[in-house]
Amino acid sequence: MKILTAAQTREADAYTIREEGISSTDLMERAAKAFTGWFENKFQPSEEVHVFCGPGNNGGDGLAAARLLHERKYKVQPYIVGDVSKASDDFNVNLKRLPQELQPIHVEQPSAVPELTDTACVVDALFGTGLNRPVTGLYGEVIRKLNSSGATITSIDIPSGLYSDSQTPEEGAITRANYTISFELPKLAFLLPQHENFVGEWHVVPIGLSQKFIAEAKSDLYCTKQEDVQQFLKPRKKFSHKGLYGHALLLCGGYGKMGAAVLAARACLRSGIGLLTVQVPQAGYPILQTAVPEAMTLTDKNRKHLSELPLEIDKFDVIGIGPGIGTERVTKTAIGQLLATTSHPIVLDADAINIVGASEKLKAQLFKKKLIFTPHPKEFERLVGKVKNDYDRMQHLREFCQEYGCYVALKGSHTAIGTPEGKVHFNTTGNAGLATGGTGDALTGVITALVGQKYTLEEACRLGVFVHGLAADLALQTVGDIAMTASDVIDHLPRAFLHLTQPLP
Ligand SMILES: NC(=O)C1=CN([C@@H]2O[C@H](COP(=O)(O)OP(=O)(O)OC[C@H]3O[C@@H](n4cnc5c(N)ncnc54)[C@H](OP(=O)(O)O)[C@@H]3O)[C@@H](O)[C@H]2O)[C@@H](O)CC1
Ligand SMILES: Nc1ncnc2c1ncn2[C@@H]1O[C@H](COP(=O)(O)OP(=O)(O)O)[C@@H](O)[C@H]1O
Ligand SMILES: [K+]
Repeated sequence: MKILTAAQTREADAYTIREEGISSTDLMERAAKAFTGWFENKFQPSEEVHVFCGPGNNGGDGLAAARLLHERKYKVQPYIVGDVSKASDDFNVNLKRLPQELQPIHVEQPSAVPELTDTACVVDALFGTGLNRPVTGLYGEVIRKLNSSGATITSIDIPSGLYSDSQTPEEGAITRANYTISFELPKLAFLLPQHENFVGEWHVVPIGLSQKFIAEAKSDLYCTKQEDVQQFLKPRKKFSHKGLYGHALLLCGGYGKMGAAVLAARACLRSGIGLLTVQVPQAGYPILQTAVPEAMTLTDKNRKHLSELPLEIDKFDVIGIGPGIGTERVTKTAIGQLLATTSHPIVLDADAINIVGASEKLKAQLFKKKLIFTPHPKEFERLVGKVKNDYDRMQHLREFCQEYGCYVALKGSHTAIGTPEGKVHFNTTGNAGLATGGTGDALTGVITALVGQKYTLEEACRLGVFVHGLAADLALQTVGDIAMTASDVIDHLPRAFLHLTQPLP
């Protein structure tokens, strides 16, 4: 699924209107219906609903929604904020459509906003994608009053004041929505952690925008949905054998962190790899052989740390390296040898990233390799330097992938996968139960397994991150997010793959 800019969204609206021969008021009515459809499922008609409308089409949506909710017996009070002498045409059409008994309150001073109790519902229709400067003055005051009211706020299309595809200037007020209901496609702003407290829980409702326009629109930003990964999921063949599903090598674990190797290995085996060899420091041998009997185990000559590569490194189809390895000098040397010798794809995680990030010499060896990095935000900064905000982080992600021709799965709530072409794919599965030690090690195992099975590096990243998050979403149903462990996530990988291959009702 593509992510469009605010400007492209306006073009999509205009294109749909032309192509379907409908009026812009008709499209607004569709948007308002889609919004109220969601609202009715969430809130009871007994709720008091206060709808705050700005001067543009977002305000028009608010007025239409106020009318539709009134028809469905909600107790609705519309408010028109500020000077609307230059309001949009569709705003004015919907103002006229308000029934007699639904008279709006004109807010010309912040004091005209009533004291709202915790039980009140606010619909925020002040500004949408037409926002063109930070919100200050009366509108800013109204937003601050709503934010501090304790009422449950639902924003139409986007929280008012939030820029949808660039950094919002500090002086601008932004609605802190509990829910955001957006039209047709998600907005980039929703996917960035810095906006969590403004966007709240977000949903996208369809309004029938032209699929042709969306398909042809130029964008480097995507959201990965289930149907996207199902398109490239490879079925298991009846007459196949383990040799066809790849032989992976995991270089993981260190003294006190052998669990990282166990988790990566278990996740790798649960993601379809044909054969798995794990090389661990000597101290890890009995642990691996006991905890993961399906994996073959090699030992390093070093008791505690990774210090050497297996002799026949070229027999492996893919190498996953990093979880639990530490940053000893001997380990750094081994990583240098790995980058210098193998032409096979490598998945680098955790301390493998920290080691590469700290060495310009190793960075110089990254070019023209088949590499996937899976950093969390701190590890990413060790690769690219300090970042200013989420937009800056995304820019660095694109530049790093383009410069080195590599893939980076930048982990987070919506893990962002950067590609050498400068594209970014945001993931849509997963939950805060994943915020616990070891889940990243499991992801390394999953992605390594998929590369071993000849998925392209892009497919392996997108499918791997998606299925890892899906496993966590399925685990949520049985263990919840507080108690979830990395092992729970791995234990739910089978159901997650089943869910993709044989969609459950
Ligand atoms: N197009 C369609 O058919 C459909 C559109 N839809 C809906 O329309 C929304 C987009 O509507 P929109 O383009 O009218 O812009 P909107 O966000 O209401 O704001 C523009 C107004 O705000 C003003 N203004 C801007 N910034 C300001 C500031 N900081 N402080 C103060 N004023 C500011 C600006 O005034 P000006 O810049 O001229 O002073 C102008 O009056 C979209 O999000 C969706 O909800 C759906 O119904 C589907 C069909
Ligand atoms: N709040 C969250 N919502 C969804 N996914 C999350 C959240 N927090 C962490 N994750 C996911 O959990 C994993 C954590 O990886 P990482 O930080 O490397 O952990 P570790 O090194 O302990 O294994 C990543 O896949 C990340 O995307
Ligand atoms: K809004």
